[in-house]
Amino acid sequence: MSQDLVVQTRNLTKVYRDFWGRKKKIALNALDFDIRRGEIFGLLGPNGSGKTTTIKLLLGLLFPTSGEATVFGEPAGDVKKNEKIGYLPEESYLYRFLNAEETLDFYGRLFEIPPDVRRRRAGELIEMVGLEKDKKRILREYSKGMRQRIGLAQALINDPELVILDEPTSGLDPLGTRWMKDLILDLKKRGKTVLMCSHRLDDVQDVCERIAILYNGDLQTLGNVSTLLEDAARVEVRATDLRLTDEIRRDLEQVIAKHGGKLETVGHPTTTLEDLFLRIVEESKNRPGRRYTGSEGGGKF
Ligand SMILES: Nc1ncnc2c1ncn2[C@@H]1O[C@H](COP(=O)(O)OP(=O)(O)OP(=O)(O)O)[C@@H](O)[C@H]1O
Repeated sequence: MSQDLVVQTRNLTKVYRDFWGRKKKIALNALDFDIRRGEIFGLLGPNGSGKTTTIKLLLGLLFPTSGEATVFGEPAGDVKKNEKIGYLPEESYLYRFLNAEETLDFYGRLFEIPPDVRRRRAGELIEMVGLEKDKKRILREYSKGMRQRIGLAQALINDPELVILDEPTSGLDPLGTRWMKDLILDLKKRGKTVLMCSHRLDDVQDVCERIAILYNGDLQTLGNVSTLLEDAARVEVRATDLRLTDEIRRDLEQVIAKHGGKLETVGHPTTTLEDLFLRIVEESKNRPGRRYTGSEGGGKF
């Protein structure tokens, strides 16, 4: 196996059986995909398509019915390799009566990290996930967003090479979502490999380089996000330092027609609702008393 492949599955198949051993559900059907070192990979699919089953197989929490999965070149069933994996599950399983520091210390002990390294890492992670102020509060008092932050810190306590994130932005507000996405991109910059599952497709589009889409246990699509999303039948030109006039519109129409095309739209590009929201919140923070005063849709910010 190539050093550059962190995850590799071949014909990976999982059939769940009922109590009597009768075939109940083919959750994964001959799945083939690779995750390369240092990339952010998105595993997508509707509910029940086999994403969690795939993650559990990679973590060695389930065994395949047939086919194989390797992680760092080791069989996925070998749980020793999990020392190099960080996992943020969709449902929080953290102890509600521990505070943030105690939580990280607990997971650090599970990985047998020496006390001084454990303490230092816990401190760094608490700061990184923005829980410095709340580190002495028990998790029962945490909001969903705060639980997601400490969950991520927990997933990173062993300084993993592969980070598996199940619905990392679920329950987060737009600020928390942006923060989580920046952090995922930062993990990549630090050389980590990330596998994330999410139903929030805009988030996946923002951070993932390659994706796989599952449907009912079958792989439907696999590839580079920008290539998959490219609309090769259309051409987009963006210009700056220009005021759009009827003359420019006519000229563009002529040039495009000369080359056999047809002008579809010309106009000013829109930003995303996420960018607008974040800008408004930032301005509101910096300018106490700021209120909207313009007419609807016409207000400039
Ligand atoms: N222990 C089990 N016994 C029987 N069937 C199961 C079991 N676990 C999962 N399944 C079934 O296997 C299929 C795939 O489930 P899985 O949890 O992997 O989907 P998923 O893509 O993670 O869904 P979601 O987006 O809802 O988390 C589903 O039809 C599910 O009902």
